Formats: sequence, structure tokens, C-alpha cells
Amino acid sequence: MPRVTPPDVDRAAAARAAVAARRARAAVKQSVAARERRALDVAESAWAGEPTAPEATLRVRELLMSIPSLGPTRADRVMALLGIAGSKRVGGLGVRQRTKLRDYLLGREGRGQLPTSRLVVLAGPTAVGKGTVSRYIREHYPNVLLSISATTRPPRAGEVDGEHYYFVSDAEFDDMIARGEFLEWATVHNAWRYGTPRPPIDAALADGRSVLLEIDLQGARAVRGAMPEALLVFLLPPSWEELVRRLVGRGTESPEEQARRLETAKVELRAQDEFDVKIVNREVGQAAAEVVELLAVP
Ligand SMILES: Nc1nc2c(ncn2[C@@H]2O[C@H](COP(=O)(O)OP(=O)(O)O)[C@@H](O)[C@H]2O)c(=O)[nH]1
Ligand SMILES: Nc1ncnc2c1ncn2[C@@H]1O[C@H](COP(=O)(O)OP(=O)(O)O)[C@@H](O)[C@H]1O
Repeated sequence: MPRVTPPDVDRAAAARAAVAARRARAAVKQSVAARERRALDVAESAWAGEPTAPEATLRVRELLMSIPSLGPTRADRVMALLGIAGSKRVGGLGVRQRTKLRDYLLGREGRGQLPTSRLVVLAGPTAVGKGTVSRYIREHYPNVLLSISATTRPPRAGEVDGEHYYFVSDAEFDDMIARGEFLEWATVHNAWRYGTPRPPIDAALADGRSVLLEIDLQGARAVRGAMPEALLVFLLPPSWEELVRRLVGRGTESPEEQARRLETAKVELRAQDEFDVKIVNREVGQAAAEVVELLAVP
């Protein structure tokens, strides 16, 4: 028998642990409902057994990602909410973190793949009626949480700071970027900067409340990158002629600016297939109702 040196022992143990961890991971890959329960079982057996047991060496992030509706982004967010560092292993959690993780997993049990809240992004070409539809929602559905963007654009008559937008200076906007406060931000129509503050959105979603964002196309794409679970909605005009009528009828842009925006609108309309849902804005109340329906999680 060759002498087994300590490093070999370590390596053999590590290999066994890796196989066992793979099995533990494979075990949690079962049916949707079973996986929810399984994640909790794995955690409980990790805490009941040896610290070197495969369940205990599984990373919390992997455990969370074994749950069907939790992708990497969500798993990271859940960990941030629970105050658990990214590299933590299930067996290495302290008592308070174990309680938090247990409560979180217990809360999910039986819920299957369904999240309790949703982030819905409303975008669409210029003058399709995004602002009108979201204003209608603000007025008729007070329970809907509409994200309030920060902008460097000066307020128009009747616009209220903290209600329609947070009107900030260029320097304040720069500070918000530097502090990482935006979920996304963009310069819109080559003019002003607009950004979506992230903390209120995280708080609402963690609280089980859905949130609606009305932002431009670049913003929608950025949100999809940052939060792949967001539902992207594209608002369409009934026809191209009607879009032109709305832009001209609004009368807020010069003829040159209108022409430029219509060129942009053609490009924007080509992006509609990137979206999860399309809603035609024929009648404002109807379009608003369709958007609100999407915010309700079944
Ligand atoms: N990316 C991004 N776009 C935004 C945000 N807030 C508003 N917008 C977009 O900015 C554009 C200009 O909005 P606004 O200043 O209200 O002027 P409007 O075009 O006359 O309605 C619209 O297309 C909005 O969808 C935001 O936080 N992020
Ligand atoms: N469903 C609709 N039917 C008719 N006109 C509409 C409708 N929705 C919006 N409008 C009008 O179209 C114009 C552009 O709407 P607006 O909300 O400013 O567009 P966006 O925010 O997408 O740029 C406004 O004059 C608005 O009153």
C-alpha cells in the first residue's frame, strides 16, 4: 500500500466533497415545487450535520440559484437583502443569517416559480403616449408605484419636484452616478440626462410591491441587462400616421426637432420585438388598464 500523504488525503477528501456537492446540487434539481422545498432541506441538513458535509460546503448563492425563479441577479439581490456575503457557504452562516435564510426559504415554500412582485418597464417611440399613459395610471391607480426619475431638465409649468421628477443640477446628477444610485441613466434626445433611482425600487420589490418605470429605449435595454426578470412593455401607436399626428399635435417641438424625432422613432419601432409585451395605445384608459394588469402578479 503506498503511503497516503496528508496532501493526498486532502485532495481525496476534496474530490469526494466535490462529487458529493455535485450530487447535492443535482439533488436540488427536481420539479419546481420540490426544488423550493429541497433548498430548505439542504440548508437544514447542512446546519444539522458536519461542517464538511457537501450541503454545508455548498455556496449560498448556488443554493438560491437552484430555485427556478432565482437567476444570478436575483440570487445576489436576495443575498444582499439577507445580509449574506457573496462567497458564503451554507455551513458557514452565523445564527442570525441562518434564521434569515430559513425564513426566506420558508416564505417561498409552495409559491412555485411565482414571484410576488414585478418590475415593469414601459417604453416606446417618442410621442406614442408614454407620458400620457403613465400620468393616467398615476391619477387612476394610486396603488401603483411609479418610479420617479431624476433629471437635469428644468421643470415645466405645473411639474412638481419629487412627484413628476426629481429635478437636479448637473453636479447632483454626477454625484448620484458616482454613488451608484441609478439602476440606469441616459441622455435622452441629445438633451438632458434622466436616471432611475435604484434604492426605492429594491425596497418596493423586497416588500412584494410591483413597480412601473416609464423610460426611453436605452433605459429599457439597460434595465433588461441589470434585472433580466423585469417585464419589458413596448407601447405602440395605432399607425405611423397617428404617431406623426400625436408628435405634431403635441406642439412641444420645433419642426426640425419633430423631423429628427420621427427619424429616431423609426429606429425605435424596429426594437419592438426585443420586448416581452406590446400594447397598442389606441385609447389611453384602455392602454393604462393593460399596463396595470401586467403589474399584478398572479
Ligand atoms: N433612460 C431613462 N429615460 C427616462 C427616464 N425618465 C424619463 N425618461 C424618458 O425621457 C424622455 C423625455 O421625457 P420628458 O422630459 O418627460 O419629456 P417628453 O418627451 O416631453 O415626455 C421620455 O422618453 C421618457 O421616457 C429615466 O429615468 N431613464
Ligand atoms: N391614446 C391616445 N389617443 C390620442 N392622443 C394621445 C393618446 N395618447 C397620447 N396622446 C397624445 O399624444 C401626444 C404625445 O403623448 P406623450 O404622452 O407626450 O408621448 P411620449 O411621452 O411617449 O413622448 C400628446 O399630445 C398626447 O395628448
